[in-house]
Amino acid sequence: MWSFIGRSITMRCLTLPQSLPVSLLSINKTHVFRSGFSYPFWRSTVGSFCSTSGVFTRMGDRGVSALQSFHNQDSISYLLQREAAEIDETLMGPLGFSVDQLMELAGLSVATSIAEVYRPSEYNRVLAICGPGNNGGDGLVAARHLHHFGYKPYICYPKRTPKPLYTGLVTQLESLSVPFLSVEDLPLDLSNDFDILVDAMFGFSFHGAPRPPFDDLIRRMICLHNYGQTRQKPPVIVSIDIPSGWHVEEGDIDGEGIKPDMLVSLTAPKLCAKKFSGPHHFLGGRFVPPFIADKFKLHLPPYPGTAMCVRIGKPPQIDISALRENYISPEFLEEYVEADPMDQFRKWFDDAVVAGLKEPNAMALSTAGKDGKPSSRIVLLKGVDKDGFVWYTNYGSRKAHEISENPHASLLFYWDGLNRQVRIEGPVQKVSELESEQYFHSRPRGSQIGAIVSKQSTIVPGRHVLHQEYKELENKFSDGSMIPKPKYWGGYRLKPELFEFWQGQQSRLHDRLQYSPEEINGKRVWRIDRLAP
Ligand SMILES: NC(=O)C1=CN([C@@H]2O[C@H](COP(=O)(O)OP(=O)(O)OC[C@H]3O[C@@H](n4cnc5c(N)ncnc54)[C@H](OP(=O)(O)O)[C@@H]3O)[C@@H](O)[C@H]2O)[C@H](O)CC1
Ligand SMILES: Cc1cc2nc3c(=O)[nH]c(=O)nc-3n(C[C@H](O)[C@H](O)[C@H](O)COP(=O)(O)O)c2cc1C
Ligand SMILES: Cc1ncc(COP(=O)(O)O)c(C=O)c1O
Ligand SMILES: [K+]
Repeated sequence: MWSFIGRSITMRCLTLPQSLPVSLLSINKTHVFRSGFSYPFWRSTVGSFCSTSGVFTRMGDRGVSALQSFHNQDSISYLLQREAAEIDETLMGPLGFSVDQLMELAGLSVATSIAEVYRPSEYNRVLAICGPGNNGGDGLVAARHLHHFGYKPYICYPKRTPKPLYTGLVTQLESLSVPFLSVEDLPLDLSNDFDILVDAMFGFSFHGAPRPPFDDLIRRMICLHNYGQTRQKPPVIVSIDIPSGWHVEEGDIDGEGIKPDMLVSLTAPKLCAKKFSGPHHFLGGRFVPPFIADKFKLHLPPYPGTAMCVRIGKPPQIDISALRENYISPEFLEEYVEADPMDQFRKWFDDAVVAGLKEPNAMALSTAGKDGKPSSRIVLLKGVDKDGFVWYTNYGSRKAHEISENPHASLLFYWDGLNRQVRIEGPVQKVSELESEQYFHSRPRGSQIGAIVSKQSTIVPGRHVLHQEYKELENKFSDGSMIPKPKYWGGYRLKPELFEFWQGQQSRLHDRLQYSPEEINGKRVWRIDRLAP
């Protein structure tokens, strides 16, 4: 028996800055949102949103409550120029950080933010225009990471600082054969040669009017806004911390400054970021210790999972009709598949586990009662063996009613990061009471009580009713005694009669291999057919 019984599925919890208000601290369950290039919306990972390769698109976890809260820009802290400088001094003074460290983390945040939105297959050529201060240093670091992420960076670094930190960053880039271009080398019109312009000219220490050669470089960026729809799409502009030329607090005062497509604020957004109206506002600099958060009363979104950046601000407007992926996968051929579809399923399931997909055992279960009208929902696969696929649920639920009227169902797995789908169809039976009992008691006690409380699919007058009953049962069983499985809760097993394994391929010419049973010389075997995509 190949089973998930006894395996614990860890629920990830958000780590929240101490200064978050109570309303945010009440988050106790995270949901995952998928964020990809195609969903550049806080599923970003909160769904992240996207991965860089097109083959593996993974998002992190994001809290739904946090998500709602941080879509409202007013709930985020914005820093004055003086505060930003003071935070830097505190980090690099009493808190023991070095500028090298902070710059490395800042530059990495910028590179990962870019990779979440602009994939290297489409936006490959990156020009980082670096200024004389730390903002320029962030640009150099970001360019190095982007090189390793598969982009082709170029650097324009006209006013170099002779300090070892900066000369070291230049040497590192040179060792990667990243080209350095002088201002004179750069085309006057930046629209044809680059896909991304990283604006790393000035950060929070900018003051006055830009001096040469940055005044001219900023003008060249501004010119790009006039391309509109008339020519091929201009490069996108990604500003680090401050759109260069903007007043750190007032923003784009005369409205004639650069209009970045992406702003990556570091540590916390500066006041000018309130005026940022581009589609992608990210926060980076995942190093703020509680001391700083408390002292400066910072209210910042939690970073999802292990991400170095998090999307803030309003979600970008997206054209749903234009959302699509071009699947690039290894060929899926008859010659190499398992003769037994159960073995093939296990192989693909293991791949999904190894790829780190979240809840690879989540499957859509479709049923239809005697009226023939289908209904679908997600359930978790809890075991699979030669007899079939097992899940647990409430025997009074809608799905249970439909199964009682028509004991046939279909299961569907979609393993996004692998461009794979598996369809399974067949008759359904309840598992034995003993099997249900065993599984029920392997669940966390909270879920056991939850199963008793929930008369699944019936109408409830309000969530307080469920919580009240939950509390009462929690008290009743607080002595650790066994929580009896209710009669109305248990498992089902689908015995597969048809399988289809789908592997996404380019130009929608996917591989589809269907397994159906047939008899050869009185022996039941699985026949494999290729279906048109
Ligand atoms: N805590 C963090 O998140 C960290 C952020 N980092 C990044 O550092 C910058 C701030 O860096 P800083 O070196 O203090 O300042 P700038 O990069 O903004 O630039 C200062 C240099 O720019 C010159 N400057 C200023 N105004 C002008 C102008 N109008 N024209 C031309 N040049 C100008 C200035 O020269 P001055 O002679 O005028 O003083 C400096 O040479 C922050 O925004 C983040 O991006 C750190 O990397 C890590 C910690
Ligand atoms: C990821 C995920 C896993 C779920 N797993 C189960 C499950 O294993 N069993 C279950 O009864 N409901 C599960 N649900 C809830 C179902 O989708 C559904 O809301 C519930 O079973 C009621 O469906 P019904 O009214 O069609 O019977 C899950 C939902 C999600 C999103
Ligand atoms: C209503 C319901 N029942 C059962 C399950 C499966 O839970 P477990 O993994 O604890 O069996 C889920 C999972 O989301 C669920 O939402
Ligand atoms: K900048």
